[in-house]
Amino acid sequence: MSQSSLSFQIEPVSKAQDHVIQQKIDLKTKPPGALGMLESLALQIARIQGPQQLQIVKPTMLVFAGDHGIAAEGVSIAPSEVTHQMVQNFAHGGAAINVFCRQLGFTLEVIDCGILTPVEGVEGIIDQRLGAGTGAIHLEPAMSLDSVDKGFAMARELIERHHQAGCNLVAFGEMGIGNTSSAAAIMAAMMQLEVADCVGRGTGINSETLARKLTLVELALLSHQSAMTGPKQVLACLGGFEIVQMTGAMLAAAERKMLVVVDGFIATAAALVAVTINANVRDYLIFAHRSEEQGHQRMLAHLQAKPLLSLGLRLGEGTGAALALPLIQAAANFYNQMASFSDAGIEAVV
Ligand SMILES: Cc1cc2ncn([C@H]3O[C@H](COP(=O)(O)O)[C@@H](O)[C@H]3O)c2cc1C
Ligand SMILES: O=C(O)c1cccnc1
Repeated sequence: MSQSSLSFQIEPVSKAQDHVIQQKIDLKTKPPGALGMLESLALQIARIQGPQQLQIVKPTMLVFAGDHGIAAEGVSIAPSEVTHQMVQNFAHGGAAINVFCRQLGFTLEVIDCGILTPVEGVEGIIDQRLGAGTGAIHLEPAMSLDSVDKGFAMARELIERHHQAGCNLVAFGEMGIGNTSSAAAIMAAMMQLEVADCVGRGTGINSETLARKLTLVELALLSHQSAMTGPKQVLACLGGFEIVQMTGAMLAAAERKMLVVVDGFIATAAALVAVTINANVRDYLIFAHRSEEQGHQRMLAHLQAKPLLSLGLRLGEGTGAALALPLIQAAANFYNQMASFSDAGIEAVV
């Protein structure tokens, strides 16, 4: 394994200017604290960007797609072929994430990290394939350690390209039938929890399918127990290709001091691994929403994350992250544009 891809140089944010930032927020023409979570969001962004003007430039939604061997066991409402079909749908602009990105002016990029068969003849799907679906995790490792490394390296290049283009906010979404099984397994391994606390209904499976999913994820954890000696090994054992690349891309984006917007259960599992690899990444993470997936709340609590939205979403694709963008922009805008009490000639309410 090349060390370069596992070592991420992420600067923790400085809190040295917190008093300046907080004073700027408190002197806006509103009762102290009245903008609630937008105030803590502005503080987070100002710690990253400095206390002057906050900027959200070329916000970009990255949707990472990959297939999962475990899906052949019927752990989802849909077969693996639907991953390919949905990637095609993304390319044609017909998925929920396309609609929201169009509405909000969010650039959307779709990355094939290793779906079963690549989508041919359409523009705009980025080829970062690590294989044709992962190994079935209840039977074998999802992938080799080498693939994890390769995934990190490609993810870093992807982020570098967006950084070079001036983008300073990337949001993380995913597509991959069966990936809530992989994410739940990662959650159980990383947080040392019972599988039953981590596995949920994903796309909306019935109780019989849920019982099968639980058994298979338990089997996966048991069979890889001794091999999971660190976060990279957990990724190799439990997958998937899109989760690996999301993890690498989150770390690379934090290295570049970009804002990292995390979508639902699967993206949060990637964030969990990223934080274990380098705890400094946490300063750059903005958690968009709390999904309906069983286990998401617990993962968020573990990461001390207060998500911006709770809309009962359980879709993935980055939909929650897209919907949170206007709130992030609103946080930057109130910080930049609101009058202070002295600007407005109003007696300070402090
Ligand atoms: C038509 C369709 C569109 C989707 N878009 C996102 N997902 C979501 O569901 C999958 C995870 O749930 P599970 O582990 O139960 O398969 C992922 O692809 C996720 O992005 C979809 C699922 C389906 C069926
Ligand atoms: O929380 C999510 O992101 C999610 C939940 C169910 C299915 N797909 C994604």
